[in-house]
Amino acid sequence: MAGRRVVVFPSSVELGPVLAHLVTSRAEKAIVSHGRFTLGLSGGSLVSMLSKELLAMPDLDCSKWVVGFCDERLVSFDDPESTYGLYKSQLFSKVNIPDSGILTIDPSLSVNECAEDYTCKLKKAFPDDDFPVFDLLLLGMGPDGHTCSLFPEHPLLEETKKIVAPISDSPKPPPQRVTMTFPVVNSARSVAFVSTGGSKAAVLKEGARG
Ligand SMILES: O=C(O)[C@H](O)[C@@H](O)[C@H](O)[C@H](O)COP(=O)(O)O
Repeated sequence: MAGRRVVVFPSSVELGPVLAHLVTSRAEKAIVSHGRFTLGLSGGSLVSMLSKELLAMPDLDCSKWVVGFCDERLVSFDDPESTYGLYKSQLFSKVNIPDSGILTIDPSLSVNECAEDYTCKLKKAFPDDDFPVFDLLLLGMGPDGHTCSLFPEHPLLEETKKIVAPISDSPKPPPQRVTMTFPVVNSARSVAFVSTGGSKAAVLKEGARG
C-alpha cells in the first residue's frame, strides 16, 4: 500500500486532536478538489473519541460531508449497540451534516436485504465508481486483527465483487452485521486505522510490517 505510516501516541489524549485534524484537513482538501467530503465511520471506541474531538474543532462545517458506515450492527437505532445511534446522539445531532449526507443501513430488514439496501445507497452516492471511493475511511481494529466486520479466517475476506456483505456469524457480538468489503477499503483515497489499548499492539505491529 502506498504511503503507509504508523504514528504512535502515549495515550488517546494525544491521539484525539491529531485525529480530528486529520479528518478536517482531508475534508478541506476533498471539498476544494471535488466539492464534497466522503467519510467512512467505524464503531467501537472511535465513536466517542471522534465525536468529542470534532466538536472541539473551531468553525467545524460539515455541510458538504457525506458519511457512511464501514460496518454496522443489525440492531435498531435506539439499541446501545447501534453505531449509527451512538454517532447520532454524540455527533450528528450537534453538527450540520445534512440528513441526505448520512448513509445508514435499514435495521428493519433481514441481514441479506439490509446488505442489498445499503449497497444501493452506496451506489447512488458514488454513481461513477465500481467500488465507492471514499476520501477517508476511519477503521478500528480488534485485538484479533479484524477491521470493519471482516474477521480473520472468515470467508468474507475473499470477497471481490460485492460492495457490502451481510454477516450472520460475527465472532464479536452482535452476530448480525453488514460490512464494507476489502475492495471498498482498498479503493479509498486514504484509510486510517485508529487503535487504542495495549491489546492491539501485537497485531498492529504485524500489520505494519505487512
Ligand atoms: O462493530 C464494532 O465493534 C466495530 O465496528 C469494530 O470493528 C471496532 O472498530 C473494533 O472492534 C475496534 O473496537 P474498539 O476501538 O472498541 O476496540
